[in-house]
Amino acid sequence: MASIEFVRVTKSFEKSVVIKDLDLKIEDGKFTVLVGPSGCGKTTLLRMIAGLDPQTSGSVFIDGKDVTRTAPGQRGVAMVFQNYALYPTMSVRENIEFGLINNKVDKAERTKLVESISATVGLKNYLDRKPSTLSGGQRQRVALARAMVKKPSVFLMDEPLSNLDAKLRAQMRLELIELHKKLGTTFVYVTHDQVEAMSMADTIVLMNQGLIKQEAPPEVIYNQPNNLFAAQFIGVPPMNVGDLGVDGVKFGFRPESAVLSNEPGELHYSTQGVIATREMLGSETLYQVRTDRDSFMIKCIEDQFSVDQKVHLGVTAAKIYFFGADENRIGEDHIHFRKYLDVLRGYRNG
Ligand SMILES: Nc1ncnc2c1ncn2[C@@H]1O[C@H](COP(=O)(O)OP(=O)(O)OP(=O)(O)O)[C@@H](O)[C@H]1O
Repeated sequence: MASIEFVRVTKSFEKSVVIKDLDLKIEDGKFTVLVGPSGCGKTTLLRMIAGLDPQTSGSVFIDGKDVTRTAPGQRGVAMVFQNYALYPTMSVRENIEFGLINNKVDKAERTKLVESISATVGLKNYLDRKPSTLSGGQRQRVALARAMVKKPSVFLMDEPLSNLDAKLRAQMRLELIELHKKLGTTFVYVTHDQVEAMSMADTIVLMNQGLIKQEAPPEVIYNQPNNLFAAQFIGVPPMNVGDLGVDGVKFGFRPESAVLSNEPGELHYSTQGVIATREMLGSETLYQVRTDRDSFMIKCIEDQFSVDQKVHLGVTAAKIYFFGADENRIGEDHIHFRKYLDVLRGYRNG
């Protein structure tokens, strides 16, 4: 197990600065997920930990040791890639064993390790097969086993589930959570998929354009987003946002926080609109409601409205967020918070 720390790390490729002055501490033994849109610098961070692409300036520490001059193979980290990077001509056993042979581990010890690790990831019956005869999920497990066999103190995973179909991805998410619990090793996992981040992370590091926008457990990012970017990146559909019309402030509420009804309600923010679209998803229905000024996505348990129907929409004060002109969230202790709530109460159309 090991902690990881970035201290004032900058990474440039030729003239373009991809990561600038980044400070980040990744806790020992935790499942940390780096999440953010394509190109925000997640893989770059991971490769700096692995030593595959060193930082331009600043320091990276693994377990308190500055690893700037430590070769990738000496860092105690193992990386699992999106494309699995398996050797196609080797059997599953040979793929898993490969690193051990390189490290001159004797045959008896190798056999013991391969047997125990393949049992952990459910590959015991596939050891003599070639990767091409395995399903995507099984190949992913071989890649994991190959990383595990090195007994690293840190696992680095770069979008390891992105080649799997939705059902298998959901299953592998659970398997990774279990695996992390079993191994107790530091996991650093890169994804652009906020569902993966929410479901697996102890801590989410949310990035955009080379900067950390928020670093917190999933429930904290969801319930107390620090800024508009966090509010709209985490959550499906994203938080609804509208202009308050004062001080450049925006108000927001989650799709499941609004109540739709046929009659006007008494909730703090009340407006009316028309159902523009309806998506019946089984256990819930998503409605797009168009008001005079905005278009909101609303998630309902009951499927009781149809397209073109007029509806009243209400949100209680406790479920409303405000964001300043700088896009940072305005907390309840802010001097103008009550004023903004009052403005929103008067902001009814019809
Ligand atoms: N070897 C390279 N040379 C030049 N630019 C690079 C190189 N590697 C990455 N970049 C640039 O650095 C930025 C961050 O890339 P990175 O791969 O870290 O993003 P990411 O968040 O992992 O994206 P994705 O989710 O698409 O994999 C991008 O703008 C990318 O074009």
